[in-house]
Formats: sequence, C-alpha cells, structure tokens
Amino acid sequence: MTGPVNLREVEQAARALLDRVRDDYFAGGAQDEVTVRGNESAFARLALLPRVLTGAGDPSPEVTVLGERVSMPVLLAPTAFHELAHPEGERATARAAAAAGTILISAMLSTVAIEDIAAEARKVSSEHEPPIWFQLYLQPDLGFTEAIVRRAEAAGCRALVVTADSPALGRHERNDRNDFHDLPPGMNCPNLREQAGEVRNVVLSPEISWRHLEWLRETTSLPILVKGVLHPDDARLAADHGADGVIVSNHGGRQLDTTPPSIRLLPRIADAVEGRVPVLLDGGVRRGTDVVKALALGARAVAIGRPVVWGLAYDGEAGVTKVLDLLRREIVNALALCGYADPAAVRRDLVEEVSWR
Ligand SMILES: Cc1cc2nc3c(=O)[nH]c(=O)nc-3n(C[C@H](O)[C@H](O)[C@H](O)COP(=O)(O)O)c2cc1C
Ligand SMILES: CC(C)CC(=O)C(=O)O
Repeated sequence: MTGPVNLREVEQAARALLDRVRDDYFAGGAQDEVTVRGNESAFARLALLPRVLTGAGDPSPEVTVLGERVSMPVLLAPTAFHELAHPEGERATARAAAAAGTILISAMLSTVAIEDIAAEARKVSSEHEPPIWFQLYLQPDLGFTEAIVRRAEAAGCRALVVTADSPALGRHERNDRNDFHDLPPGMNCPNLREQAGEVRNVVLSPEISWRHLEWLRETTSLPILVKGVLHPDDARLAADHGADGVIVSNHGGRQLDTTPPSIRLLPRIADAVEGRVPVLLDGGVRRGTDVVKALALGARAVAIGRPVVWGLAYDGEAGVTKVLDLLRREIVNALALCGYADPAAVRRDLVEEVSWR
C-alpha cells in the first residue's frame, strides 16, 4: 500500500496541503479545545478484552441503521463547506460515500446544493438509491425551515438529522485570529437560497426548543434523529418527542468546550433510551478499535467528521474513499481479533476501563 496507511496519516498529509486558515477551520474547536483532544484520547483509555476460540468466522462489518443496510457501522457526519477542502466539494464526498455503501449525512451548510449532491451519488449506483440523510439547523423562520425540508425530501433524502447543540455558535479562537468569518468569493450555501434567489445566512437561535421538534415531527414523515445529545434526560426527551434516533455528539469539540468525550457519555445514554431508539455516536473516531468500542458501549454505528474532510483535502473523492476503506478494513480486523463476526453482536463486556495509561 502506498500513501497513508491510517487515518492519522491521511490527516497529516491533508494538513500539509491546506493553507493555515482552512486547516484551522477544519481541525479547530471551541476555546481551549479540551473536548477536541478529549474525544480522541478517551478511546485510548478504554481497553479491549477480547474473547478467544469463539470460532466466529469471517467478520462482515455490515449493519442496519434505521432500516438501512450499510456496508459498515460508520456514517459520514455532517460537515460544512467542503469546497474549502477541495474544488469538487460535496460532489466528491457524495460519490465516495455511495461507492463505499454507507450513509452521507449531508450538511445544511454544504457548498453544493442538496439536489446536486444526490444526483452525484446516483451516478455511482444505478441499481439502488444511495442513502443520504439531511442535517438541519432548525430556523426560527418555520416557513423557511419547511421549504428546506421539502427540498431535502424532494432530493430523496431518507432521514433528517436535527443538530440540537447549537443555540449559538461555539467560540473558535483560531477563526478569530485568522479573521475567518465568511466563505471566500464564489462559495456559498445553496441550500439556503430563497425562491427569489438570495442566499440567506443560517440563524443559530437559543429560542429553538422541543416545540420546534414537535412541529418538525408533524411536518415531515421522514425519520428524525437528534444530534448533539449529551445528557441522558435529553436522550429520553428526544424519544418522547418522536425522534427515531439520537446521536451522542459534542460537535467534535466545536461548540461548548469542556463537555466530556462523547464515548464516555455513551453507556449512560444507551441505558437511558432503553432500546427505544437507536443510538449513534461521533467524536474522535479514528480507528477500527474505536468503532468496536462504541458498538460495545451501546452505539448502533458511529460517524466521522474531520477524517472525511481531510480525505477530501488529501485527494478528493479518492481521498475520502481511502479513509472509508482504511476504516472498514480496521473494523474487520478488530472484530476478528475480538472474537466476533457480527458488529451487532458485540457486547459491553468487551470494553474495560483501566488505569494503565
Ligand atoms: C469542519 C467541520 C464542520 C462541521 N459542520 C457541521 C455542521 O454543519 N453541522 C453539524 O451538525 N455538525 C457539524 N460538524 C460536527 C460533525 O458533524 C461531528 O459532530 C464532528 O466532526 C465529529 O467529530 P470528529 O471530527 O472528531 O469525527 C462539523 C465538524 C467539522 C470538523
Ligand atoms: C458554521 C457552523 C455552524 C458550521 C459548523 O457546524 C461547524 O463548523 O462546526
């Protein structure tokens, strides 16, 4: 194998290519970036206790998430502004996700319109519709929110992912230092284009509440996932309000700094929802063993954010394909070494918290 052999090497290669301003935007997080670092290092503090002589056979990493059969328990987390990473932007990401047979959670703040992203994904497979979910920041203007939802539905998106951890924008001091607050000329967010043609700015509002989720539940028949859940009570509330899934996430440490690593909160949230809805997780997943740990602690699947944009910056579609392929192989290898063939069968006793590092 030539080139990067793991996700951290893709990161290194990509970051060497990106200019300082864009690198800081992608890699950075809120304030002291305690949570950014914690997300990754928390996985290393969890130990694996493999079972031996299970005779499980060859692992197949396929899982079912909200009725969707995917090639592995890894989805592409929504990340904004892919044209900052590569001129093809989300078009390249969509093709790579479709070819890998997994779900792209397409960001509302994509630099390519959702209709064009969906069309690009369809180019990869004529037999089945590649699964795309649409990430939504609920806007205080419900008429505008509804128009975006209708566009996502018409484009063929199969679920909505409501990001709930953003009543305000996290404080990114790297962006302040670089005076980076707007997209460069020629880039915009076409999902926010109004009928009249003007592209609106996103509003991150502290007025958004569970009532808005109830409204969305009545407005669409698509499955709804709530992303950015950290408190077990909120996971319960999401299920009570008709959500079809929750994503345990601290937004990759980009919103409120010093929230715990998401993997540390996963067991409590899995216990709180008691299997009523599937639980997903993102934040700091960089290895197949990280994925297996999340499965053991109650996640149906995980999502990766920065590794996708780094793959894109490294080599466009091929770079994203590389990231997904490397991770898939690592998951197969980790499952085999743990004594499992089926990701859905992984049990909590596979993970042990130890104080050896
Ligand atoms: C550059 C960047 C942009 C992001 N944009 C969004 C977004 O528009 N909407 C959203 O819900 N989450 C967004 N996120 C958060 C990701 O969906 C995800 O929660 C996070 O990246 C997971 O952590 P990881 O990067 O360590 O994998 C973004 C993350 C990054 C790094
Ligand atoms: C502009 C932001 C709202 C996009 C985002 O979610 C992020 O950069 O983490």
